[in-house]
Amino acid sequence: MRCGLVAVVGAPNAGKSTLVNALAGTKVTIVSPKPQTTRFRIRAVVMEGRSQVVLVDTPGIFAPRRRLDRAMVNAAWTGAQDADLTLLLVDARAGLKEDVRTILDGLAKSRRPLMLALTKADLIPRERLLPLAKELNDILPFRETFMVSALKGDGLDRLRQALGAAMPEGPWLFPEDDLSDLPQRMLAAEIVREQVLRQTHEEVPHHATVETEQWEERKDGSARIEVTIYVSRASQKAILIGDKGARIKEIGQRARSELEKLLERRIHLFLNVKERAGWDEERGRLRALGLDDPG
Ligand SMILES: Nc1nc2c(ncn2[C@@H]2O[C@H](COP(=O)(O)OP(=O)(O)OP(=O)(O)O)[C@@H](O)[C@H]2O)c(=O)[nH]1
Repeated sequence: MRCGLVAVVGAPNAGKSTLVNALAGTKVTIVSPKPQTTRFRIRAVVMEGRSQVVLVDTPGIFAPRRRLDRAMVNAAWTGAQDADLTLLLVDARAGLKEDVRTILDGLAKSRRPLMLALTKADLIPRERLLPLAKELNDILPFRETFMVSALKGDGLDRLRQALGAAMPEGPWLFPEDDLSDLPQRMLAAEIVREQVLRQTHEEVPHHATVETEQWEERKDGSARIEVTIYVSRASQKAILIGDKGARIKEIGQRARSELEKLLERRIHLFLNVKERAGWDEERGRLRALGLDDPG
C-alpha cells in the first residue's frame, strides 16, 4: 500500500482545478475561466492500483495585494510544504511567464520531489511543447515531465501512474470511496460562487464571497439549502440581482441543477445577496474560508 499528498501548484488559470477533477474522475473542485477561482485547499483522493494519491488543489500563486490575496498565496505555499511531492502545472500556451518564474524561485527552496505537467497541451502544437519542457527543466530539474490535456484526457493515465508510483509506502488516509473532504455545505457555496464568476464580470466576481447559512434535510430525501452571497458595494449587489431579479434567478437555477447532479438528490436552493463592505479584509471571514490569516 502506498499513500501520499501531492500539492498541485501553478499560476492562476494554469488549469489546476480542471486537472484535479480529471484525475479524480469527478467534479470535486470548481472550475471557471476566471483566475483566482480556488480560494482554499481542496483534496481529491485518486486511487491508482494500491496507491492512494491525495491531491491538494491550491489557490493560484500570484503577487498578493489584499489580505484575502495574501491568505490565498499563503495557503498555496503551505500546501506545497505539507506534501510528499509537488506537481507544478504550467499553461503550455502561456509558457514561461513572470508568474511561473516566481513560482520556480519559490520551489527551488523546496526539498520535496518536483514533477512538471504542461497543461492545455491541446492548444499548441507538439513541437512547441518540447522546448518549453526543456526550458523549465533547465531552471529546475524535475523528476518527471508530463504533457497533458485535462480537457481531452490526454496524458492523464501516465501522470496518474507516475504519481501513484511516487507515493511513499504507508496506509491509506481515506476510505476508498471517499472522493473529497470538501464538506457539502462548502460544496454548495462553491457551486454558487462558480455561477457568480461565470455570470458576472469585472469587479463583481472578485468582490463576492459565498457562504452556506442553512442546510436542512427533508423527510422526502431532498435538502433545503440557504446560501448568502456577500458583496462589498451596493452597485455590485444590483448587478448580481439583475433586471427584475433575472441574474440571481439564473445563478440559482444553474447552481441548483449542478448541485442536484453532484449530490444525486433534489435540492431546494435559496439565495440571498447581502452587502458587507470590506469583507475581504475581515479575519473571521478568511478563517471561515479555511484560510490562515497571514497578518
Ligand atoms: N483547452 C484547454 N483548456 C483548459 C484545459 N484545462 C483547463 N482549461 C481551461 O483553463 C481555464 C482555467 O482552468 P482552472 O482549472 O479553473 O484553472 P486554475 O489553475 O484552477 O485556476 P485558479 O483556481 O483560478 O488558480 C478554464 O477556462 C479551463 O476550462 C485543457 O486541458 N485544455
